[in-house]
Amino acid sequence: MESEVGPLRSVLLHRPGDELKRLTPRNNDQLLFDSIPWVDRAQEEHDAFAKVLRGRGVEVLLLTDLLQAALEDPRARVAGVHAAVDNRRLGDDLADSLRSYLSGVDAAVLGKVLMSGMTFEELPASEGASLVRKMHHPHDFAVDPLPNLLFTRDSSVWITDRVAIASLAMPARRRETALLDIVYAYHPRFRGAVRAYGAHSAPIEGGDVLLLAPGVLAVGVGERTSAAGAESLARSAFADEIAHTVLAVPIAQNRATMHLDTVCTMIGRDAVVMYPLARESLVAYTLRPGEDGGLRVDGPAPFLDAAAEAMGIDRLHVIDTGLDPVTAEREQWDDGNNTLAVAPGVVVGYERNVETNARLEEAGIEVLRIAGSELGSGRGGPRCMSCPVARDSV
Ligand SMILES: NC(=O)NCCC[C@H](N)C(=O)O
Repeated sequence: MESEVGPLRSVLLHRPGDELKRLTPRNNDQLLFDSIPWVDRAQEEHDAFAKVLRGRGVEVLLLTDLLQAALEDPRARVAGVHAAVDNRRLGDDLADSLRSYLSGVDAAVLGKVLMSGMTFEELPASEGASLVRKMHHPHDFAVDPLPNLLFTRDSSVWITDRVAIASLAMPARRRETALLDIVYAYHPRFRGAVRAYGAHSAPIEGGDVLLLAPGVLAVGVGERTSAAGAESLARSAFADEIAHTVLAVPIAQNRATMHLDTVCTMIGRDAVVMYPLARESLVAYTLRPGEDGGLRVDGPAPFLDAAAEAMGIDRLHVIDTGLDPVTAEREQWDDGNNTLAVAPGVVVGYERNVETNARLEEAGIEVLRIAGSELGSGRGGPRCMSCPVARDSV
């Protein structure tokens, strides 16, 4: 895969499940949700999203199915148990007994524990007194749930024919990458998939990575991806010869702009939809391979200029959402800029972003609208909820 907009062939989604039922008003901030989703409705909205994609000929792969199939491999099972059990939280005794319980359950149960977590009251009964068990509230998590699995964009990224497992910044999301690692290592479909980047390197999240053109990446640097992450992704992409230019783009360090794809996504080969304030202010540092295996860093320059130059085009067109500042801010918060292209000029967007969608259509873009009242409670739109695995060239 070398673009954001080539006809989408295959995509990885996660249909939200019981992990969302773990969210309460006491833990939702820490688990990175802004409210408590109505789970059945979120599933209906997600099914509709998947249906729109299938309707456009896209193969939809669901993370739960892939993980369960991968966990049939005994080596994956060992990795799964390892990923679920944290000695630092449980103490050695309880950790040992949970490990031996999970080693005996089937792939479906292990997959469920890995995604939805486990409370202390759900732990298998065991004889002997554990101070840890006694001192925890029954509803505390012995294994944390992963409600943000829904946002498959962030945990892994395909660049050409390589897959990079991200290095997630927020504690609530870090364990997601262990699940992706198991899928890519042990699911027969991905046997032989070559890796890019290293999962334990500096923070990189997929929502910050845009494939602007073949060989050209833009990487947001802000609340999630660090400058060190952008630099080491560039180094590794140059070494693997999957990119020749990386633009490091500083973005404001706050929740509304947690990833670059919250303010800018590609909708055509040379066009983006962009939050008006970002249009004026975004800049980029240009990274290219330097002498003796080093990096050359130029800039900063205005993002749109640096991008056009790196992409070898005259101009990167911006769909000027033309909104008044308050509407623009509301629709940016509701992921109006977070569209998923299924082909050049055809994008999936949340229906609620009425003004942004209208402007996209005025510019000749087809907008496939989906409902997101519940899905959006985790602050992510169609791009965040999808990890393209294969696209045709544009
Ligand atoms: N690419 C994206 O912008 N992903 C959205 C992630 C939302 C999730 N609740 C998070 O805070 O990480």
